[in-house]
Amino acid sequence: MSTKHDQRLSPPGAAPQASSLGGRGQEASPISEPVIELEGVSVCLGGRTILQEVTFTINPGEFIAVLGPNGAGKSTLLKVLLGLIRPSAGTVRLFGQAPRRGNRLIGYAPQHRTLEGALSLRARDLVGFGLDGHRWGPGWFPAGGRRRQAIIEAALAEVDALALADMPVAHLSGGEQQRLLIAQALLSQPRLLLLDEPLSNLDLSHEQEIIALIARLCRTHGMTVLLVSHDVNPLLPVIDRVLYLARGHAAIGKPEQVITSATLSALYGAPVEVVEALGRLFVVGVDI
Ligand SMILES: Nc1ncnc2c1ncn2[C@@H]1O[C@H](COP(=O)(O)OP(=O)(O)OP(=O)(O)O)[C@@H](O)[C@H]1O
Repeated sequence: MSTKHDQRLSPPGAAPQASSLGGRGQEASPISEPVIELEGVSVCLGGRTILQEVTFTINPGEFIAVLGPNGAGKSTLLKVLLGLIRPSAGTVRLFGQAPRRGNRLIGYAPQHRTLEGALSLRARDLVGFGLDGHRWGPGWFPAGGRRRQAIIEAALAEVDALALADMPVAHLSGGEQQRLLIAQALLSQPRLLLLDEPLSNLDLSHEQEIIALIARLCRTHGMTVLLVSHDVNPLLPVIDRVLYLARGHAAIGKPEQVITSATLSALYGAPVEVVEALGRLFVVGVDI
């Protein structure tokens, strides 16, 4: 059986998915092709294996929650997709091509703590940094002027933050600051959005606000979204699938397929209980 939403475990023994690789030019492949294809991907950092023979495919317009315990390799996976970390083995394809830095088809919002050095900036200047080059790729819009301001304002409007444009970042709430990071990620009108823990440090109402914003971007623009989170519960109403990382391995599928005692016990290599209570899922028996 092989459907778009199959649960797939990628520990050793899992069958690699078929993929259509190679032979394409520099332009993005047609929209119906997978957005992300990983086949047998391993990543070693500092002498440790962080990801081991990970295989999965993500399709256009999917909203994926990336879950897993601390140190499971969630941020590492995003960096592989951004072309910042090279796998030690396996094949990665984004829109049919190898990952590369500064790929404008990808928007990336790093973890919120990256804002610490930017608190004195105005919101519009922070967002504008995304046009000037940044640590995950070269700049692609160095020119100043009205066109630049229009691009920044369009991104601010997309995240409902136009009214914040001239405020110092330090004066904004966590949710508002998160919207700026997402605006920055939207500058190149990407087709793939990588969001590293956009819900961390947000209270319930801001969390809901950010989730609704991201779901709207996904559904109205057909953007594919990978959102790293430590809690799947607030995302359950909006996501298509979860990608769960643990011990270097990955399981991907619908939440009800992956977040089960059997699947997570296999993934963790230890007994794990998934308990449903008060309409929420709790994973018991491991550090998550
Ligand atoms: N450049 C590096 N050199 C060596 N080890 C690294 C490097 N970058 C990350 N690691 C290690 O790789 C592991 C995975 O890190 P990563 O940040 O991807 O985990 P994560 O799942 O995002 O964790 P968290 O939920 O805590 O953010 C961690 O043990 C981390 O210490």
